[in-house]
Amino acid sequence: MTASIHAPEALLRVRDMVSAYGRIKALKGIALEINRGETVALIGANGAGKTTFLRTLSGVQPMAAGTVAFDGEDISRLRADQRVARGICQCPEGRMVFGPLSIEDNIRLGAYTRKDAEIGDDIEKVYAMFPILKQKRHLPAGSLSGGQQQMLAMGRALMGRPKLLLLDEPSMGLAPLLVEEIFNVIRTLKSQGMTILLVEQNAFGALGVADRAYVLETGHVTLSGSGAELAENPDVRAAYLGM
Ligand SMILES: Nc1ncnc2c1ncn2[C@@H]1O[C@H](COP(=O)(O)OP(=O)(O)OP(=O)(O)O)[C@@H](O)[C@H]1O
Repeated sequence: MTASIHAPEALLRVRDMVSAYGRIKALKGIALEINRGETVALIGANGAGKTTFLRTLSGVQPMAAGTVAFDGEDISRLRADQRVARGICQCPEGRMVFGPLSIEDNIRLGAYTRKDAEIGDDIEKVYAMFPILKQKRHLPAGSLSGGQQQMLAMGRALMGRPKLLLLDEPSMGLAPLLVEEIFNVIRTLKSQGMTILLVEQNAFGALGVADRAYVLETGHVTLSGSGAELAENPDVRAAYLGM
């Protein structure tokens, strides 16, 4: 066996992840890997366990069993803030921007674990990616539209200088044109070499942008493959693509 010499090293390796709310097992032994520079999608219906997976990976939801290795380190027992410091940054479902704070202060919050002198430069990079946020930087975040709040949430996550960016349903509740815009932002991040885990109910969009994808059903991974393979899979097409 020499194949492993040339195989890309996984940035994230999750094994046998179990997570429960009381007696309800939401994740029943998940295995998932993400290689450096990959965009991986996790798709599944309402209640499949997608959000629970992200929360367990971030360390905000307890893991009942399993292991998480990240960047060559076993992080299974690390707290959420320690995982952020390692470079796992989440852009949460529902954006979670701080409405009364200015847009710029919201962006700055994403750098809360950092003490370096490059925070200002990184804010400018976020503005270059999302010019509308620069235009409105002194306004309260609550005044932004849903799509702009999604951009703000992504910009804030980027301020943590993620090695792995977790995106939870970024297209949720957005009009079709804005959904396209958000997927274009994901393509841009991907072209810049960002490693991304994209959780989506919008399977069509997610499989279009992902290198690989996993299908989650009631706490189990039932299928995995390249984005293109899964988009052609008859079961996926029937269940998630409405075909
Ligand atoms: N706080 C909670 N307490 C009890 N059960 C929960 C809780 N949160 C989620 N669950 C249950 O865990 C399972 C997985 O839910 P989860 O929210 O992770 O699914 P999901 O795939 O993210 O769905 P959605 O797309 O609706 O966010 C579901 O059966 C859900 O009812």
